Amino acid sequence: MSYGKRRRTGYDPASIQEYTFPIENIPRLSARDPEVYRLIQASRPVVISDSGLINSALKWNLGYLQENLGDGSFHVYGSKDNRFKYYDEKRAKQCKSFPKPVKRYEVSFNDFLKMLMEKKNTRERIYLQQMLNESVGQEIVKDYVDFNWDWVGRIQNEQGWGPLSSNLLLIGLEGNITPVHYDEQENFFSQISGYKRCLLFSPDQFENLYPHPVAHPCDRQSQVDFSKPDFERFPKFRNARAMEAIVGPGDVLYIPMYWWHQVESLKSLSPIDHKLRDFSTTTSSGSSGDIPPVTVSVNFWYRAAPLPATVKFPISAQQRVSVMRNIEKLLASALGSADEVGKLLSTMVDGRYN
Ligand SMILES: CCC[C@@H](CC(=O)O)C(=O)C(=O)O
Ligand SMILES: [Zn+2]
Repeated sequence: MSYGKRRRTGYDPASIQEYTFPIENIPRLSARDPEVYRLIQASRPVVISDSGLINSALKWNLGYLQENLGDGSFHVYGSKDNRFKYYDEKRAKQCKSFPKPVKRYEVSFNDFLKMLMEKKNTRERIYLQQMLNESVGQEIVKDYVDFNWDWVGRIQNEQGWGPLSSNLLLIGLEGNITPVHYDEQENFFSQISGYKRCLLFSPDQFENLYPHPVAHPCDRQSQVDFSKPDFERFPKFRNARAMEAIVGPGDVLYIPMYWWHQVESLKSLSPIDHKLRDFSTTTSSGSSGDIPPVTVSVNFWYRAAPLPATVKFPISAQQRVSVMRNIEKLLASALGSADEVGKLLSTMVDGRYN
């Protein structure tokens, strides 16, 4: 079992940001190692280095994608800094005072490439995050069919997970950060090109990471900015402790449901030749030159296994998060507004449960 030190090859170590919390390594194991399946069974993160899950996609450079992704539209997010904090568009509409952390564009893949060129010299950074759907070209369909579905399907069945809900194609600039959050799905996060640093925190660190209220547009996202933590507002963040994996081409990171994760695109040491054909390098704003370096990933989100027939006590950290979420939702609907929930919870707890 290699629980070794941080992976050292392929990326510029200077692109690793220093944070205030201790970090230990996520194990990196071969798919042939039975420990992989023990860790998945225990809902513990693990990097699988040779699953072959997305080997057929390792050729997905921007030129190939330009040729074969088809003429569908793609969600591209724009951020005035390097953080791409997810927010729920529908809830944002009800939250007049909510400053949107990112802009969302709906563009063709070629327009995305043009944006990569045009925004290269502006402050706005972009990140394509698009579910693979039936609009993709035949070559991509073939590559998709050639994913190692036997391997991942066996795990899905053994773990009793629900169906695959989506595969998100992620193409972002080096330096982009998806800030720390949790998802309510199991995830086989697969790296195609470039390197990503994944910082994971166990579900029992909910109190260290101060998520926004469930009714907030940034539900499931932490309020803490790792680069400038506000220890006044979030004192327990001092107790946070991370596990880290740096994933490169072909690596698959299992991110268990409810595990917090922050994902940072690192600086690759060997620039990728994107083989972009007949793509005018002089765009409307006259900017020319090469496409800035990007990372490419695809994730596999699986619906959770159904709840066990009998609850075992003490309940797990994941179940505690689920209970807290349900209480927040129930109170918001019982009170008719999410704004009243905090006050009612304080009334219930202060001087009575603490
Ligand atoms: C929108 C999804 C982003 C991704 C992280 C990243 O690659 O930036 C992630 O958080 C996940 O796969 O769950
Ligand atoms: Zn996520």
